[in-house]
Amino acid sequence: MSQTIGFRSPEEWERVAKERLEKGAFEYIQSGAGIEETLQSNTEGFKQWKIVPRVLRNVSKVDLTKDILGTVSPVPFALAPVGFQTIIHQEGELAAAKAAAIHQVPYTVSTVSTSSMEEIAKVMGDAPRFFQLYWPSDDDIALSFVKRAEKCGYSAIFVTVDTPILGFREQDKQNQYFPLSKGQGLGNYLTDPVFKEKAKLITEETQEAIAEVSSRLFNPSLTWENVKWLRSKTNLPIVLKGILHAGDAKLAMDHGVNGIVVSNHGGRQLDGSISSIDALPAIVDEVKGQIDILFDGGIRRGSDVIKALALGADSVLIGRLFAYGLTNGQDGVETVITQLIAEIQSALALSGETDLSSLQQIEVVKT
Ligand SMILES: Cc1cc2nc3c(=O)[nH]c(=O)nc-3n(C[C@H](O)[C@H](O)[C@H](O)COP(=O)(O)O)c2cc1C
Ligand SMILES: O=C(O)C(=O)c1ccccc1
Repeated sequence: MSQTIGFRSPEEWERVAKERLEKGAFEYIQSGAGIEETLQSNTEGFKQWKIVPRVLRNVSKVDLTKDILGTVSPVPFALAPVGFQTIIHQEGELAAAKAAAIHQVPYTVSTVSTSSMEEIAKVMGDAPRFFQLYWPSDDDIALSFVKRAEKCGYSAIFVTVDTPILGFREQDKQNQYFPLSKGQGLGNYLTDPVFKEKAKLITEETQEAIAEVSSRLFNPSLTWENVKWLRSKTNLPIVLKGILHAGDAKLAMDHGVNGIVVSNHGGRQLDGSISSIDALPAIVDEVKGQIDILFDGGIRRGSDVIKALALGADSVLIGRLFAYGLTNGQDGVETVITQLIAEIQSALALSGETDLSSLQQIEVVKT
């Protein structure tokens, strides 16, 4: 699709989303847990880190390609797993995935997507994609999801480890808003033979399906033993999403995972937890380049991406930024992507670098 939308700042995108979406849906996307201390510190945190640019280094050509999880990516970012995208636009995941595919930006399918992972794969062709696993309370269903992802061309499994239970989200409680209760986000479950057998879904009754999914959605009993088990079951790269402690980064490496996402789930899980950008340096020190480090939380502009990469992340995920763009469907997400690429190119050149390989030599200091 050709883009028809002009320049819009991230704040403008958020304003458009607020205007277009019903209150419950907008606040579900925008809000964080508790008093939103962590949500705020993700964006505020970026403002405390400052780039110390270098000059006179011939930056007439810049190259954003980056090796990530074994494949060359044209840009150092991917779309984060965001569940229930049909609350934003009727085409939901299909619109966002098509936009990502056009730009070869990896798209991460959430377990709680309204379209199934197969339907999404189909509209993406050969474009890069990852599958995010909310490990259900039943290992057989978890494995079935992973095997399906292998079959339809997903090139990594992101296991979200910061959500053994759902964070305490005051706004959603006040609004009594939970997308699953509205029948959104069921795509992967209703198409899963193992889930269907276990849940003994007899009729097409949605309320019954919602209840069965809700009771199996998360698994608070997960431990590192489960990671070891999954490692023995798949050859796909495994990425643990939601690491904030260097000790957990070390354990991740000990358990043979291929990458981690330094993330606090966009401030939606433990309020009061450290901002993502402040958590990054200690983890980079621990990992020492042995596995890939992805990063998310609070990225709104190209300079945020440069800061995270200069501090040692290999790539980043964007969440709300593209979610707000999705209010304009595929076109909106494409606009967000092209604008972010242009901003990263600009911030890279103005920092005094032309590619991402030596970016860690650019100084980023905490003020
Ligand atoms: C509306 C919404 C839904 C999300 N759904 C998921 C999900 O299904 N799985 C997951 O691992 N993370 C989920 N996340 C977290 C994002 O993957 C990501 O960690 C976070 O949005 C990054 O912060 P940012 O929004 O500031 O970029 C969700 C975030 C939002 C805003
Ligand atoms: O909203 C979220 O952040 C999220 O990850 C989620 C996933 C499943 C159910 C509810 C929320």
